Amino acid sequence: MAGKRLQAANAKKSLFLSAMKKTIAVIYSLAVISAVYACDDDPTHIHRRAPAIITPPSRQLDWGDINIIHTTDTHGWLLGHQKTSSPEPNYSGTFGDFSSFVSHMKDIADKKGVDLLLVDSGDLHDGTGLTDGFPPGGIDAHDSNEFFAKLPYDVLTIGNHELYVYNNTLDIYNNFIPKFNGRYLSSNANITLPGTSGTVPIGNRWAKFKTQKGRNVTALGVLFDFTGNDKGTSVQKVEDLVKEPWFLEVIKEEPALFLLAGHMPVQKDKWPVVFNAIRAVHPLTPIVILGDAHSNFLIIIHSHLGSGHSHIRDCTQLDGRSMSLQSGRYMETVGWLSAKLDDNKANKNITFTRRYLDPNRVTYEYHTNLTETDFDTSIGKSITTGLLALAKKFNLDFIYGTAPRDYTLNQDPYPSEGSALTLFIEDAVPYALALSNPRNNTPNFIIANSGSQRFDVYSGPFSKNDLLTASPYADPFFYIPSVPLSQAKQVLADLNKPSTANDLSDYGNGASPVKAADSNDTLGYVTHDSCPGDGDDTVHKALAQYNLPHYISSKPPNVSEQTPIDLVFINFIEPRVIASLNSIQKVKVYSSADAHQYSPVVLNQALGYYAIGHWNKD
Ligand SMILES: Nc1ccn([C@@H]2O[C@H](COP(=O)(O)O)[C@@H](O)[C@H]2O)c(=O)n1
Repeated sequence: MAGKRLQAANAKKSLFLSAMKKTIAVIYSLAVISAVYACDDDPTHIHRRAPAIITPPSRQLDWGDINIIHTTDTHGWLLGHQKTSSPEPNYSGTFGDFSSFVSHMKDIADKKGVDLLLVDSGDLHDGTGLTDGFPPGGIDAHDSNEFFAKLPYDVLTIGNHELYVYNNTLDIYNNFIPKFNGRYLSSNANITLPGTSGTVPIGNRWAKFKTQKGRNVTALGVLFDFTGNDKGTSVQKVEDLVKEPWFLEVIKEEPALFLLAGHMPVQKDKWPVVFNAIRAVHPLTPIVILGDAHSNFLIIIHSHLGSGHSHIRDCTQLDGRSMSLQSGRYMETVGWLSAKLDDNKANKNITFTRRYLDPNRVTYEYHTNLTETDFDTSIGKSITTGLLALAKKFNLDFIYGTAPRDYTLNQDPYPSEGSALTLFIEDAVPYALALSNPRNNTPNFIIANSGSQRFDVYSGPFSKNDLLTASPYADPFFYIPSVPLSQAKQVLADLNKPSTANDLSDYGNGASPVKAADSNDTLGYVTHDSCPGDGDDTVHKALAQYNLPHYISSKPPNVSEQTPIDLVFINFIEPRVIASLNSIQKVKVYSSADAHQYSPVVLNQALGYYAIGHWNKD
């Protein structure tokens, strides 16, 4: 009966929504809204809007014997950040521009007679229209990964976002990893292939290779103790990985450098476990660790799992012959690390340097000593035009409405008018879930994990790409009926309870200190890490950063505390909601059988429906 009601509601709703979409399509045609775009009549011709003010780097890079360019958590930002609000232009380089940069840097390395490696630490999925805007039946990041694979990566490793959905993992196993000739590493992540029962490594467990200059490198690719992976994939705990006979065998031989790429923050996680295992055998061999940042929000989820806060750009040294670098996220940072090697005979510090580059053409041209006329390589240009063609194919310029102001995740407090989380949970979700919903007569209280929202919404045309950038996950909403309002509110409070000693970055602390800087500086990253000297390549004034709650909610309905309401939540957090409900009351033991689908509208549609309904007014 309930199923039939939902079907009828779905039919009504899809008629309503398709009528709305048609209206919008008339109001806006495929508008050109990006700072980089291709001609309609010549898709190979790249246009760029008048450049925003971009501050150049403060100084040249320090080169060593072995140098590394590092990317991580790219999450589909392959066309760079194309909005004009500060600090977005800092990150406006496309992956095509990055490819030209890497190619020129390799030439410079050749001329200097040194090595230059290119390494990625994972999380290619989930994050923009290029990854998530695929048509029905497509696979997340399948098309954008084709462009990623055009860069000469020496080592890559897997991130947790490659493991949320089995079909995505299978796609990278079949179509992406084979392009890297054994250099895509997953030392502790496995897949069960269709029609089989055992598990196999998703990529290679390790790689041993010789650099251009003949140095032996032993590389591993380690994922943190991730437990949110889909069925058909598995992640071995880091403590168990280092006891594996294959691991002990691989690290026996001494290379010139151990290169540990991994999807794990460089501070307060399990890197010391891997580091110590290697140090026990090789007390003096240089070890470079290239970790990942995660979004601010995974800190939140990790903190439930006993892991701690992570900076976005970060660096630490586990000893004087090692450096650990974490190169940001969303193509907002390109990491640089250099090391002057010695003969490994004495326990002297190695000279390491690290730098966090703002990925834009000004930075790239500065460090390659080139200009607008000679910077682009043909492969770089073809990557940019290919990405623009993909954006067109996915209709990413489709406009849902015009956002009246900027809404940010971290630069405005939550809740507030400028908070992207407030916009999402107090306005967009209640509006979108109420569209032709048979449960509309029952009051509801909606809970979401703040990590479900991943980026700011900027004022102006709100496109399909902007929607998927802010909110990429296609998670459904479920509900448990007849929960007294007081209990629903307690669930939220319980979910937001700090659960470990590490969990200190909680909501309620207000804005974290903003470093006073020269008022002429442009906004951007101002990094305080644990490595010597200044890491930021370009000097900026820091953006405000507010801490966020782990979980957020709609405004409570105006009913008495005992009124039974629908407790609505994103399906992704169902186990936590049910566990919490069971911990705060003892009248009933709830299970997932009590949770039902609330609406056919899914997470990554809510802001779109809201924009259609509210941001199209004159
Ligand atoms: N279907 C999903 C998958 C993940 N999330 C949340 O995304 C965050 C991932 O953080 P990273 O640092 O790894 O980028 C995390 O907060 C997950 O809970 C989700 O909401 N829905």
